[in-house]
Amino acid sequence: MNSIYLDHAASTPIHPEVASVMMKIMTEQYGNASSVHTFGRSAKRILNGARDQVCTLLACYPDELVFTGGGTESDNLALFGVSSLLSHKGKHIITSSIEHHAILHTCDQLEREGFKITYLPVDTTGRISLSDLEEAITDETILISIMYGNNEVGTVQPIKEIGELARSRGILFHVDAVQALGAVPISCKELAVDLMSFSAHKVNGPQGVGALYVRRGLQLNARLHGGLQEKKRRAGTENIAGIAGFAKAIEIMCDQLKERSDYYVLLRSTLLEALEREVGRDFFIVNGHSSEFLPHILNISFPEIDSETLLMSMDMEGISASSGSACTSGSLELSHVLKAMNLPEEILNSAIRFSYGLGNTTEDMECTARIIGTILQRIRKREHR
Ligand SMILES: Cc1ncc(COP(=O)(O)O)c(C=O)c1O
Repeated sequence: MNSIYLDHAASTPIHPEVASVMMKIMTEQYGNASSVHTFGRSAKRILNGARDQVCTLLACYPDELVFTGGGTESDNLALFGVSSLLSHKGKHIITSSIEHHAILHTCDQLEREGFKITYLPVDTTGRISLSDLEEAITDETILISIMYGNNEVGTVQPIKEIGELARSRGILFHVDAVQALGAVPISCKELAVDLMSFSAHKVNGPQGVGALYVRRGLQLNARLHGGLQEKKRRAGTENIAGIAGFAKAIEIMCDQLKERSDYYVLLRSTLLEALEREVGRDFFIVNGHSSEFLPHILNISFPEIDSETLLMSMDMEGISASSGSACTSGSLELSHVLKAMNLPEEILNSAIRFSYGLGNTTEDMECTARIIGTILQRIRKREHR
């Protein structure tokens, strides 16, 4: 039986070196970093070391990084933290219609609290337009939040240009970089970005750990209240093992970034070529941008079969992929991302997200294409009976 995991955009396997760092801390370093005794000081040293390491790798200062409980919490902290602080200046926020629900549902809540949200449209490749953004800005706009790369189709936004526009208009800019981390080089210093969200479990680190970059000098209202951790921006005992694991995962990822992304491009082209052979070029459509994409995410529609049926048939053959973001799959809801891209119904109904990473091989791609080919052949035969 095959066991091919092609859902790395949902979550990734822990890297063995990350697991070993975490295991050592969990079994030997159980102190609370806020305690002043030896065990506490030792935990604090590990925390500080991990923070320094992440900051060096992402090009920011240690006081600019807030460790959180994952990407969702980082997104919530950025949006609520800034909006509650700046509501006296204005109550308008700009985002895009293809953001992750961690942003969209947070915006729903902000709307209930009296904020006005503009959801920028995207073109058929999933990109926003800078002129739409410029037109949407008003004197009331306090924040722009646009994701780096999309989690369903992989399309990358013009982050540098958006940042420059936001800065020139004196508006804060938040970037959800949860899927981009590990796929493209990220330097907080070089991008004109004020806040940026990250998550450990997308880069072979543990689930339930993340970080929010907050540019130096920028105030942020906390969402969690309690102790004085994270410079009063996020109360709660730090997850020392998780944070150290996150730092190790980023270190490995930065070491191998170029070769990893080249390898993902190879996996992508292998899958596409094999599908051409096994399925036929006229029977699948690639969704997303043809050059501005995250190398580990490939979204394809097979109009002959609906996504749920194809995913189930693939699962029976040991191949795990998904029909969109993990939060919406299972609910049979059509992807809000593909809908916003204005794609025809048959493409929406039949889209599969393949996302690859640690452990995947070109043979996995060949095997996946072969199995999809066989499933589609079965359907074609049935229809011709
Ligand atoms: C773009 C994006 N933002 C935010 C999140 C949420 O991150 P987490 O699962 O760490 O809460 C995800 C997870 O799928 C994501 O893909």
